[in-house]
Amino acid sequence: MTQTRTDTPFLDRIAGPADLRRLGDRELAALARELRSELISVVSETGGHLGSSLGVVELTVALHAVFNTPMDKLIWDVGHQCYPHKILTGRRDRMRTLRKKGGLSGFTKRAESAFDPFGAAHSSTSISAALGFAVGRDMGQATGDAIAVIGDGAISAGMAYEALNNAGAEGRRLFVILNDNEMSIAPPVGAMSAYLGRLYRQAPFARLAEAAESAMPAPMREGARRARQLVRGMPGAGTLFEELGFDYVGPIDGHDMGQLLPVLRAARARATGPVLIHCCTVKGKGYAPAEKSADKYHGVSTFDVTTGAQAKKAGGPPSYTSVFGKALTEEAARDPDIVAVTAAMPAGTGVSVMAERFPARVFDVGIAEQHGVTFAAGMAASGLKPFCAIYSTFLQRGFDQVVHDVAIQGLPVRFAIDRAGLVGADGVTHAGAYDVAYLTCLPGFTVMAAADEAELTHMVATAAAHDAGPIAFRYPRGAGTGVALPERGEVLQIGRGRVLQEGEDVALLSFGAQLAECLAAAKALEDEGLSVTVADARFAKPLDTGLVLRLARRHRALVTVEQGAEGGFGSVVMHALARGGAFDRGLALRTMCLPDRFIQQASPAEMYADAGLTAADIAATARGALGIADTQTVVPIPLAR
Ligand SMILES: Cc1ncc(C[n+]2csc(CCOP(=O)(O)OP(=O)(O)O)c2C)c(N)n1
Ligand SMILES: CC(=O)[C@@H](O)[C@H](O)COP(=O)(O)O
Ligand SMILES: [Mg+2]
Repeated sequence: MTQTRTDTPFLDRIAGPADLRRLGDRELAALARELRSELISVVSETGGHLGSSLGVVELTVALHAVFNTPMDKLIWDVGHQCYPHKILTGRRDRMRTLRKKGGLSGFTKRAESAFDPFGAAHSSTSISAALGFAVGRDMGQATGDAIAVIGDGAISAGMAYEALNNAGAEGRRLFVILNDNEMSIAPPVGAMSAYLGRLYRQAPFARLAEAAESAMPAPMREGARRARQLVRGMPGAGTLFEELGFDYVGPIDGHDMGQLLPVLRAARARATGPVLIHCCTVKGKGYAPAEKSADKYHGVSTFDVTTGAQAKKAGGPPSYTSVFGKALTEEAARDPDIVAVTAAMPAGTGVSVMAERFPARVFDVGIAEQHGVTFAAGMAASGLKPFCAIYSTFLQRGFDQVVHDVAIQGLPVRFAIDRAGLVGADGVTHAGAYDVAYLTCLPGFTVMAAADEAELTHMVATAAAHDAGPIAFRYPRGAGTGVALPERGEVLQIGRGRVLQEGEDVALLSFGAQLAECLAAAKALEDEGLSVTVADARFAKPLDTGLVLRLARRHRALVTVEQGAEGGFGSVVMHALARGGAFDRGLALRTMCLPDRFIQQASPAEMYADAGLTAADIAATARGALGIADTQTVVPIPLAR
């Protein structure tokens, strides 16, 4: 049942865009006001990407009013700004399930609605997808216009240039709405951002010329118009987008329905080729706290609408990210060759901590992971010690650069891989599931995983000291375990794991932060009379083969546990055991990793339960490996804190 409120009479009449298209222009403006108020109310209860959604309220209404969605394909880049779009496309009554288990995705998702023609979450994909739809239309597929809405941050990524380059050459009818709010997550960086700013500042002069022209007597006006077109047509006289084959319209005020509607209608009526409409908006528009601190309101927890105060988990252990930022800064204080690279996420990765102390040694390359990896490789080749801090999921964007520019050349780039494992509300698209699989297959790579924040501190020191080749260390999103932090990170012996407790029946060999679950499982098994070894591998590559073969020799069963997909740590162990003949002696091996399916959004604990990686699951797997009939139902085992 659609939730109706007394102050949203227009919104209450909108079951979908078809209803919206029956409204007059003034009513559409009123609808936008109601939509913004609804959005603030919803996100105050759910949390999520508030700022970017507030910035596209009018744009969303106007696009659905002018274009015939869902036949016309509206593709949101990143998709984090799609909450107004979801409210208007029949999902208003489910908005309070946003980003929750079984609820609406926080991004566009094909399976969720016909109005979501293309999934997103990783940035800069929308123009490529839109061109794909445009070619489909031109080849007779049942699809209409393609409209990509891309932000000033997302358009700075290489993939967006590739798409502009191709679309401009193809010359097909296609709409790109550049949503320019002069913000990425942090303030934008790069020459493109500066260029867009210049276009915006030149706009009044362009308007002045047009106004002067329209004030001229008719015979002169035509001449002036032709002259202006001539100048504009001169090589280099147009905008970058026009030089690439796009018609460029704008910049226009992306919050003014009086500009949006006529411009979109005219573009839709006249376009014969690719058109880029430059809309200037404000991230967080219409909600003062979000306008004032656009970076802090990019992604919000639940908040008080009146004050804007966001709910924060009081106290609790420091986040892995903050521990990394602090440890990196301390290493950088000791070694002037240490530099850091981030791809538009200085705060998210924690390199902002180092930037406060050493601003000249921290480089934000924008949303450009491919460039960021090879940029770091170049720095390493020069003799610097670069820490390339990129979330696991976003490092996927730079994988060829990791292979081709870093691994093959054996360059000592240090990869700080945050958000390893399952991340919670961002769901499938942001899971840090694959980095162990795709890094351990690369010769010469060193791959570590921190079991807790103390281990993370040691791994930062180990990476800082490691000049022999590329090295990566991974750690999960969110708060640490509360373990005491060392004064200073110790350099670990490369390829050496550690044994936390010795037993005889079964060995639990953990790689990464699921160690706490292994210890809890061991306790439960010991309460049943079993004798359990728990070890932390620390390294997936080079693997501590001696430790692995010893565990195999001394136990009836060996269980590996990791926060990653098949093909990672467990596979490395399996190869080592096979090479060492461990299976010839009848070892019972179980490798516990993410199942071969995408784990849908929920809390991280719910996601790991869905993935079968809880302490209870580990205990049950150990019993099975020992041939003990697992008569017990899988009872949750509390973690020792
Ligand atoms: C490949 C990739 N890298 C990083 C991110 C993280 N990220 C999400 S939104 C965002 C900023 C996007 O800025 P912009 O396109 O201007 O959109 P706005 O938030 O300003 O509406 C970033 C860096 C991502 N989603 N995808
Ligand atoms: C939309 C996007 O990709 C980012 O905003 C991402 O959601 C940030 O993730 P964290 O919240 O884990 O920093
Ligand atoms: Mg932006």
